[in-house]
Amino acid sequence: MAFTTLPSIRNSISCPTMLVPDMPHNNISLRNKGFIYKGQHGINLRDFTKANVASPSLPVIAPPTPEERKETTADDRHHHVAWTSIPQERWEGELQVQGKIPLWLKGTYLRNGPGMWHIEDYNFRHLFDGYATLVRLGFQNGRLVAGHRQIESEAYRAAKKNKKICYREFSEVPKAANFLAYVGELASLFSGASLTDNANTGVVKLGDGRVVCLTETQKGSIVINPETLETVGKFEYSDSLGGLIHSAHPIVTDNEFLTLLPDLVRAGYLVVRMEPGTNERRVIGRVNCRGGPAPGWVHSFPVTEHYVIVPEMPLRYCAQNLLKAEPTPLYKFEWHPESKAFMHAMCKTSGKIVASVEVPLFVTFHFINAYEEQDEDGRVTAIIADCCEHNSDTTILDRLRLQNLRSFNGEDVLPDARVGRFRIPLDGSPYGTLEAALEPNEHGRGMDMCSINPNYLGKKYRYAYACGAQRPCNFPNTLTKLDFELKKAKNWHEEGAVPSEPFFVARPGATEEDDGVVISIVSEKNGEGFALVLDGSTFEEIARAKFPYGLPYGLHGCWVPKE
Ligand SMILES: CC(=O)/C=C/C=C(C)/C=C/C1=C(C)CCCC1(C)C
Ligand SMILES: CC(/C=C/C=O)=C\C=C\C=O
Ligand SMILES: [Fe+2]
Repeated sequence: MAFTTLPSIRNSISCPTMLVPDMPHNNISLRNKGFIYKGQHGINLRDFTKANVASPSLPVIAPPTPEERKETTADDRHHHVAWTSIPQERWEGELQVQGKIPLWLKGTYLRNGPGMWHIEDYNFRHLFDGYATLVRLGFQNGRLVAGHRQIESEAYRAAKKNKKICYREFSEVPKAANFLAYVGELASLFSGASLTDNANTGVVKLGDGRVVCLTETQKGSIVINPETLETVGKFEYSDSLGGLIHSAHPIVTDNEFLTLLPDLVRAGYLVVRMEPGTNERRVIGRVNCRGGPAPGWVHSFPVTEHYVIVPEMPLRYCAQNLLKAEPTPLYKFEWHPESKAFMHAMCKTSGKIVASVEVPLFVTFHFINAYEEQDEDGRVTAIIADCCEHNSDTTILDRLRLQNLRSFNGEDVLPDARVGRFRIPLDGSPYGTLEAALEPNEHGRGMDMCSINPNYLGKKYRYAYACGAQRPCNFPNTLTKLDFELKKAKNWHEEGAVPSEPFFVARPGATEEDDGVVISIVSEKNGEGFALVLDGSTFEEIARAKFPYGLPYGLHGCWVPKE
């Protein structure tokens, strides 16, 4: 297995494209190394750390003091904690549990997300720009040890060292010192050298046990240690497929890693597969775009048991926007309704395209699941693919600007979204359909950040978990359990709270689809926060555990079971 260890934090890090003075390392927040912290609930963490944490020598680091929280950045003071930068690099300790965590829940929930949105006095613009913050909830014997840690990407280390952004983030572009530097930067954009490796979107456990944090850039694939949250090194793809970007959400099972590599030169996508224990992606097949001028954004895609579904969304990558120093209204993308929207289905084994249909225009970040629809004789007649669909309106990207997230004044400004259900016929008809899978008012017309029981991946399923809305709001603020059979949703909500993606963990040995728990991390209005465990079936709270400090919002998670 090939990982490259990242150079030590003490090594010199400079911006890739600009000449900058070599400033001393800005070690702002690693405090109290080796200090044994007595938690606010009076638990002696020394005993717990020795007994339960895989790396017994790991120091327990004190949570931020109220003063430190205030000091995050001058601008952050009155923001909801969900949109406030994490004030220190790491923390770990035991949380006091209210309620009962099932004894079968043994393992680690990891959540990744952009948790630091400033460097020095400079505040980032967009939710997706933040440097990656990993959060860990370790469950064992009904107890819960938690922690968070910054991912030591090159982009993060360079920014800290040089006290400015040094790589191209989602919306932020490093400021070129002069014209020559600007020309150099354009050159480095084509080589990928100036693109970020800030792995802030998700985290996956590969079939071979390696845990990898991911984002939209291929170089932003970073191996971490799920116990200590330490950055182990870059995940280097050993093939020669090239390309700079990929889907932020590969489909990962014990047997494979499937992903899409958009081709910005000859508009299309490579569908690739990587075996556990290797770093080599092999091409299954290629889909040529039917619209243009560039491939549609593929933040995620779904699979069925036999097919990989390649969405071709009219929100397309835009080479010109990549070159711009200032963000455009749709960032690195452009909305091309005239280019139409398509769904393609490729056979996982042969790479043959079995369907390529035009569908109504759509906007989605996240596919929920897909499955093959059969007739009475068991013949596959169509593919059903579900996604969190933003009513083919791109406004949601702008709503996720930090200024918008931080300025909620009671106005109901979250654009409507629904569960969009595609039907892709396999009989050669040229059109597919897209309809709401249930009445969107069931979940307050907010819909994103979804999970399912992973045992139902690619199969006919009944339940999904997602964030919905209790209006008025400016961001999804509920957890919702969707029942596609009854076309009903059950919602969890607490006033002013921002819960992150509800993540389903199945009970080992379960036979019912919703037999398990749903984990989320909630950022509260008063600046505090807690880990929440709901029963997957009743969707009632079974446990919560307060963090000693509120956490910023996070995106996607994964489960690392303890054998
Ligand atoms: C956090 C999240 O969901 C999305 C993050 C997206 C990123 C970091 C996108 C980065 C990109 C560039 C820096 C240039 C190339 C295009 C693109 C992949 C959008
Ligand atoms: C948080 C989000 C959308 C919320 C919309 O209501 C999208 C996140 C995308 C990246 O993972
Ligand atoms: Fe995502």
